[in-house]
Amino acid sequence: MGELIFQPSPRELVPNTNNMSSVEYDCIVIGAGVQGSFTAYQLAKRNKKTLLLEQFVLPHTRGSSHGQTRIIRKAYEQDFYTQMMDECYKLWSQLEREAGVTLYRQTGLLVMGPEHSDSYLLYKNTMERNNVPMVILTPENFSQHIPNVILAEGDGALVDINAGVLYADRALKTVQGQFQKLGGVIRDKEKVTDITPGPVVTVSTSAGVYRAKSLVITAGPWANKLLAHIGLQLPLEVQKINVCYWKEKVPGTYDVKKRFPCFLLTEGEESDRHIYGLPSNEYPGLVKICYHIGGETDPDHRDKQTDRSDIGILQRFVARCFPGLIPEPAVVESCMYTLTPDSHFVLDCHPAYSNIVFGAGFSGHGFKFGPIIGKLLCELSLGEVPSYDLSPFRIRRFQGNTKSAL
Ligand SMILES: Cc1cc2nc3c(=O)[nH]c(=O)nc-3n(C[C@H](O)[C@H](O)[C@H](O)COP(=O)(O)OP(=O)(O)OC[C@H]3O[C@@H](n4cnc5c(N)ncnc54)[C@H](O)[C@@H]3O)c2cc1C
Ligand SMILES: O=C(O)[C@@H]1CCCC=N1
Repeated sequence: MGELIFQPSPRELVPNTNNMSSVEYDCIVIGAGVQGSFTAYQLAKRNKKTLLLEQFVLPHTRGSSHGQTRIIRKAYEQDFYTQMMDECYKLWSQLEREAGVTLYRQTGLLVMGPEHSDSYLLYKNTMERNNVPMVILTPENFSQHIPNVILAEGDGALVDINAGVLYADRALKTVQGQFQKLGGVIRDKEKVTDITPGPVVTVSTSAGVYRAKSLVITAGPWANKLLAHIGLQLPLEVQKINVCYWKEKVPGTYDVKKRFPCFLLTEGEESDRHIYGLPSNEYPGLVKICYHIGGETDPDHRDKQTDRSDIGILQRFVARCFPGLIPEPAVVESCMYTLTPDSHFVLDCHPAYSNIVFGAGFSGHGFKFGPIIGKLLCELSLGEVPSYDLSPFRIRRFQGNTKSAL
């Protein structure tokens, strides 16, 4: 597949005007997950008349942003993520102050991986280069700092000191509330069914028709279903993730209150390396430990995907490295990832309609970036130069596997 091509069909230029709202918005945002909610909030902060549309009744558990906790960290393999997190931490605490709520709890993040492997060294070097506060643990002092975890033979370990837990559900409620306080309008239980591009974009939903100068699409796992209306298809794969919680043999052993850290294993060839976890928090006595790869799914039929092949891998890991946990998941919940081929986000404008922008493919690590994604999508939708270099996130990197239909 070569260049992006866009040829509007005549049907698209004739919006259905039944139930047309007389209000013209500055911007419509589709999808009230973390990315759409922060984008709407940023737009409202800039005094833009903004409408946030959501297909489900809020709050809901059918996308990617639900659940009580997410990891926040600066530890990354790539400089550009580590550097974006600088401002992102500031924006999270600004939101906490504005709304008078706590959204972040510092626990640290333990990074473990074969000491001389490419991935482990990338984390270590990126953190050193960017002066991220960290502590390197040796096999000798590891258990003194991190009791009740077994460091695998040959593994290195470091701690990203300022990493921690974000309270996800609370964050979503907070940012949506602040958006409304700024005069923003949220319409939930309104599924977008059609989009008509133009200098004024027309958006049809299950309940009405709305118009705006610009449109932002942040539809999570449904991104390609929405983008199909404007002739774009991205190389995205939606996966269902089994969110597993494991019971402590002695309650409190791995508790957030004791500052037990979040952790992740760096990547490697072995299948049992795609594992990460958070301290016990939302369900007292239960630690969240998940596998970073799931079975492919259609977001409208998530629960038909029943692959549990990851559970065996997790059980072996828990039995080997977390002696204080019962190696049988006590609770299994569901969430979805939307993956790009390189696991980097998509932040871009439509190649033919510069007033339609989209954020997609957050590849299972986008929550912590919500405030900065919101700022960047807001800037793109206003036609401004974005605050960060977006080249790692542009769709032109997919040329060769970006389908353009219509
Ligand atoms: C198990 C799990 C663990 C994770 N852990 C971390 C972590 O520790 N740290 C981290 O930073 N990130 C983490 N992530 C990733 C992070 O949660 C996601 O990247 C982020 O939530 C994606 O948000 P989103 O707004 O793009 O998508 P969503 O939250 O899915 O939002 C999209 C919204 O669009 C709506 N929508 C779709 N189609 C339509 C339509 N036609 N009309 C109206 N509305 C529509 C959907 O209903 C949905 O509400 C994790 C994800 C999962 C699943
Ligand atoms: O984004 C994160 O921090 C987590 C942990 C690693 C895998 C995915 N999400």
